[in-house]
Amino acid sequence: MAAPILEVRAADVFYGASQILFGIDLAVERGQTMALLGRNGAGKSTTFKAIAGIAPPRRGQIALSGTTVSGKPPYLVARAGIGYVPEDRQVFPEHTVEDNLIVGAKPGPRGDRHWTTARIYEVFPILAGMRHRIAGRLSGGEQQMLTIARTLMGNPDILLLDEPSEGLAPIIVRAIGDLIRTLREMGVTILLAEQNMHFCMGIATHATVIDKGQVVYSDTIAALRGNEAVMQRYLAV
Ligand SMILES: Nc1ncnc2c1ncn2[C@@H]1O[C@H](COP(=O)(O)OP(=O)(O)OP(=O)(O)O)[C@@H](O)[C@H]1O
Repeated sequence: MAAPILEVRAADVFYGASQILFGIDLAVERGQTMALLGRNGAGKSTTFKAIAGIAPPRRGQIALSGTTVSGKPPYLVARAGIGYVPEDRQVFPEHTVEDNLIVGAKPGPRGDRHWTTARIYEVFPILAGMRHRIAGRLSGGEQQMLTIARTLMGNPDILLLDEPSEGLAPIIVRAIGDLIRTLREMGVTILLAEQNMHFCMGIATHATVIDKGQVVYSDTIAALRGNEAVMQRYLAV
C-alpha cells in the first residue's frame, strides 16, 4: 500500500517547558478530507504548526508520502508539498488579488503546475471578478478564499486549513464550505482544523478528534456522526 500523503507519528510538541501535544498520531490518505476536531485549546493549531515546521516536534516524526519532513525549516516543508493556510488570513494587503496569486505560484514537489490563475478563477469565480482589487480591501471571507487560492498556486500535495470558517458570517461560512467540497471533489487532499463539527459534516470524509493534546478518536466522518458519546464528551454537541 502507498504511504499516506501525510503521516504524523507519536509527535510530542512543546512551547518552552510546556508540553502541548502528547504522542499525536495522524494519517491522511490521498484524496481524503480529514477534519481535525477539538475544543478551543485542544491543540489543533499546534498540530498544524508542527506539521508546517513552525513548532517542530521534540519527539516523533512527520512524513510526507513516506519522506520525513520533521526537522526541516518551514520553507522546505512548504517546498516538499505542504500548503499551510494559517488561522489569521495572510494576504499581501497592498497588492491586487491577481498579484497575490502570482506571488504564491510555484511548481509542486514533482514540478507539476496544475494550478494557474486561469484555473483558480474557474474554481473561485468570485476572485475572477476581483482580480484587480486591492487585497487589503476585501472582506474577511474574500481574504480567506484568496489565502486558500494563493496556497493552491504552490501546487501542494496536501492543503492544511486552520479554522477557515472562524469569525465569518453564516452565508460566507457556507460559501467557504462549498468551496472546500469542490476542492475535495477535484481530488485535493485536505486536512481541516475545526471547532465547528457541523461545518465539517457535509465536507470531510474522515475525522480525528483531539483533546488536551491527545488523539482520542479517529474514523470516518459517518462513524463519528453515529457516535453520540464521543461527540458529547469531546465536541460538546
Ligand atoms: N505560543 C504559545 N506558548 C505557550 N502556550 C501556547 C502557545 N500557543 C498555544 N498555547 C497553548 O497550547 C494549547 C493548544 O493551543 P492551540 O492553539 O493549538 O489549540 P486549538 O485547538 O487550535 O485552539 P484554538 O481553536 O483556540 O486555536 C492551549 O492550551 C494554548 O493555550
